[in-house]
Amino acid sequence: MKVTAIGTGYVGLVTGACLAEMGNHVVCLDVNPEKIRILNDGEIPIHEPGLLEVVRRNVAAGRLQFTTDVDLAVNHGTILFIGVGTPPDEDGSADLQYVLAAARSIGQRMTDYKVIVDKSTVPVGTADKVRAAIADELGKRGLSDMAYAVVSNPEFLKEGAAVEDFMKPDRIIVGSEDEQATLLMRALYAPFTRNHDRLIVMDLRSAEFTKYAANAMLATRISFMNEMALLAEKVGADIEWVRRGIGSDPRIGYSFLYAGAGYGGSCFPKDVKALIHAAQGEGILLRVLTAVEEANERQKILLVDKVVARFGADLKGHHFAIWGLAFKPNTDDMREAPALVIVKELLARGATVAAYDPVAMPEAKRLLADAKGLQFTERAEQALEGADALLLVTEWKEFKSPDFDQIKSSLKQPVVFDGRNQYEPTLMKALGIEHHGIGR
Ligand SMILES: NC(=O)c1ccc[n+]([C@@H]2O[C@H](COP(=O)([O-])OP(=O)(O)OC[C@H]3O[C@@H](n4cnc5c(N)ncnc54)[C@H](O)[C@@H]3O)[C@@H](O)[C@H]2O)c1
Ligand SMILES: O=c1ccn([C@@H]2O[C@H](COP(=O)(O)OP(=O)(O)O[C@H]3O[C@H](CO)[C@@H](O)[C@H](O)[C@H]3O)[C@@H](O)[C@H]2O)c(=O)[nH]1
Repeated sequence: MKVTAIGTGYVGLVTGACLAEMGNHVVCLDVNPEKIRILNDGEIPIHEPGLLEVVRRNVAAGRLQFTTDVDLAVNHGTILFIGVGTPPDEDGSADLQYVLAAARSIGQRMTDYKVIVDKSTVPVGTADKVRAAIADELGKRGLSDMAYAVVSNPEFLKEGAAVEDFMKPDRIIVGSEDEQATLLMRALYAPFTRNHDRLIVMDLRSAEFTKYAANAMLATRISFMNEMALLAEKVGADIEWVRRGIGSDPRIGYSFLYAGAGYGGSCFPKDVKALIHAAQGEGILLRVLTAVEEANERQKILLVDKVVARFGADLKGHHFAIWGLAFKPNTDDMREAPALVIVKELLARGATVAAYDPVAMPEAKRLLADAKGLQFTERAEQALEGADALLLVTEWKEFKSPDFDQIKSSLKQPVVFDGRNQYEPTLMKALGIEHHGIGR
């Protein structure tokens, strides 16, 4: 099939590359010429395991191309995915300007039947707005009779596992009220659905809502566990045992029960906010989600609270090592990363910081360019030199079994704030390391 992916970010690029992998002919469009230049040079603008190989293979096979040429892109695909950003507006609502601009650019150019697919995370009712924007542009061209369908197909991939998630999805949600479009979507996704019940077709609004409800549920589980961890710590329980104990109940399950330094990323924080905002518009206060967000704000600063409890509120003259800056491992994405809050707060309290991340440092340097007292080190061990303590913020694999002797000898005193519960407290005790975990 001929497919166009509008937007070459995490979602658009993965969608385009993985659809090409199954034999489709895909054109990826972006308004950012720098991203398209990088892609046309045979590189990718993001760190995403396995993606570069898929991109290169399909470019070489002539099934995948990148362009800033809107005419070419719109005319190419029968199915056009909109995968542009939907960042939070000042009031927390989803900003639809990029989605609607993409829709208009389609309406300004299309000359035959198209299926326009909202893949971006968008509030309920957006498909109607996309349809209206296209209709408006077609009307201006005197083409009001031209047939097209708008479909909702929210994306559930996780950064750091995006290719794997796209190739082997738990489910594919298609919101469609147009028979021909549903048929095309079923055909497009047939190679990805190991059994048919993985593709769920529903009405448009339910599909749009499903995406927010999924992220809200996952964020709720995390904030719930983070609150349980706060209490566990006070009453002398270990949240890691509690996690295993409750996860074994299939009604609860093991996934997404890890207490930590708070959830970040480009999705949970913005989608929780957007859902709260959408509900407000309907006169409903979402009490649970409001608390989920508040709990997460508290959690992001928790490691610093622990540092303050140990070293005092005024951290002048203190120096700290930070391992991990990305909002989660296997990505260079720093959006809403807890590390940003932690670094800024330590610096504001007068401390100096040496930070290391395997891939997110270029992005961290960009975002923290004005931060005084912050240095980045080329290797993890260098960050430890002369620090009062180590703060583990992102659980990259290379931090899982570090050289604890080196940690002890490099730090001024052997203190570790383990923001992702990576180290066993009993082992730390045996090694003579003062260990501050989350909820243990
Ligand atoms: N990042 C994720 O893990 C993830 C997962 C599922 C869903 N989502 C959702 O998918 C959407 C995209 O997220 P992302 O992380 O890929 O965003 P991103 O910011 O990485 O990429 C968006 C891209 O769209 C481009 N763009 C903007 N307007 C355009 C236009 N009119 N025409 C062509 N290109 C345009 C931008 O230049 C940018 O490259 C968001 O709604 C997000 O919530 C993201
Ligand atoms: O048990 C857990 C699991 C995750 N996290 C944190 O939660 C955040 C989000 O992690 P994750 O969900 O793995 O990454 P994302 O790439 O943000 O993916 C989420 O957001 C995407 C965008 O909407 C969705 O497509 C995915 O299904 C959804 O998992 C990160 O800061 C993690 O550290 C925890 O603290 N504890």
